[in-house]
Amino acid sequence: RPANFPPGPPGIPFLGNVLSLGSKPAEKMTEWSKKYGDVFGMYSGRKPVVVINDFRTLRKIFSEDSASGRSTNSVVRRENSPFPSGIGLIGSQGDLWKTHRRFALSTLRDLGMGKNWMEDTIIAEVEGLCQALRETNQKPFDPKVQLTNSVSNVICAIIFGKRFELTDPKFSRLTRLVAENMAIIKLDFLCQIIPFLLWFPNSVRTQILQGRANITALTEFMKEMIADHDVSSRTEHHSGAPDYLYAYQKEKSKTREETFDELQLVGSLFDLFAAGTETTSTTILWAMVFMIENPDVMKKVQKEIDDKVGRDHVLTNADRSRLPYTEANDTGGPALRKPCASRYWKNPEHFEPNRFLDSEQKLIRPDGFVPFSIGKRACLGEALAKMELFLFIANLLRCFTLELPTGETLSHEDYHSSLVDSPNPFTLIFTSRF
Ligand code: HEM
Repeated sequence: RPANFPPGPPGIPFLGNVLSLGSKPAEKMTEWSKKYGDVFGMYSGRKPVVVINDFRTLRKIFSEDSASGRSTNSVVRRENSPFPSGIGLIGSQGDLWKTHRRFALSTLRDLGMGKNWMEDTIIAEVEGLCQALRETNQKPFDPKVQLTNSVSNVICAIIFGKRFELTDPKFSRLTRLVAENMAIIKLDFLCQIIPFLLWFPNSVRTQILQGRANITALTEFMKEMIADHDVSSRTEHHSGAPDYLYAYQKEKSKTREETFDELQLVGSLFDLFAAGTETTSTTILWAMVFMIENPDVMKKVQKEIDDKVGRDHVLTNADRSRLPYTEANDTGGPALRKPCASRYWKNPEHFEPNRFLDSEQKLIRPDGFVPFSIGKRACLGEALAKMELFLFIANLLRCFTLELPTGETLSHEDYHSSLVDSPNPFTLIFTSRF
């Protein structure tokens, strides 16, 4: 154990504590924190990990530069690969990360300002999704793929300045490549913590090679999109939407080329998809699960929408302040599935949107509620994500009552953990409210 390593559960050689983590690591870590304290040490394979389970300690540490570094250790994205680790927004560190984080934050902010092009873009996707759900004609339907496509299209619009028709082969190619690369990130992560996986199971080696090929394919795809965009912004009058690619090229012409090169752009684009799609669409799926488990809450949300705004027009960002109960569900409820420390919450195991409202029914953000993390590396898409969650969830509940098909059950206990915790697949009946 390194010097000053905090106490923690005993592990086994090479594997450390990974096997005891089981399929629901957050629950196991909560158990360990009760036994070993708020700050405990464990081993992810041979890698020492310090787990911090206290909000104030976390806030202090994450505000420091020393906690903003990232490991560039990767078995898939090696230094000589077309898409090495250590680039982009998530895996970069030091000055490269600072420059690009600043650029990404200001570009996303600009997209949400003025005419609010970002809001219109999200609403277009919400309306498309609601139309698709209407067309299910109350037949049991698994909303996951449709929802993921809609959320991916928001990111496409932000990056490329345009959405794709779902039937466009480019869109299918993009979503397939992103999904495959997400799977590779998970495998990469596993191989880092259990390095000998690389040596014996043939299937893992094959997947790694396949992963490298996929990364090359994704890089090529992004480069094609960048080249297309360059041509169209030279030949057509630019629509005025300051999309990410356009802003990037502008920044590149102002600064030194090597900081804003194509490889770094490809990395950032991939990270915007990787960080902005599965997180958001999964949170919306969780909202559906909780609405099914808590039909009274669903009715209360629908009543608030009917009374304060009316069910027959699309809800916009401006309606947020009139719908605090609805927003308490969108923002707080689903993301706060399993708060770790009881210390900050009464009945932490209960889905309770009221904990995000004060006595005057105003939305509050309690200490200890950090679904987007805090400090230097906190989520840079938080404002976008919150807008998406409100517009998607509130409009879904405005348009539909959600029900389980006869004989089916659904529980928030049925989930699997990967990069994010996702509910197991389910089907619902979407009954139109008007
Ligand atoms: C419900 C939705 C979302 C949740 C819960 C979420 C959560 C998080 C969390 C916890 C982190 C910190 C990870 C770490 O410790 O390294 C993070 C980072 C990040 N998120 Fe999000 N996120 C969401 C949506 C989005 C969206 C829509 C975008 C796209 C614009 C985005 C882009 C990013 C990026 C680029 C980072 C890395 C920031 C950095 O390392 O400097 N996220 N997110």
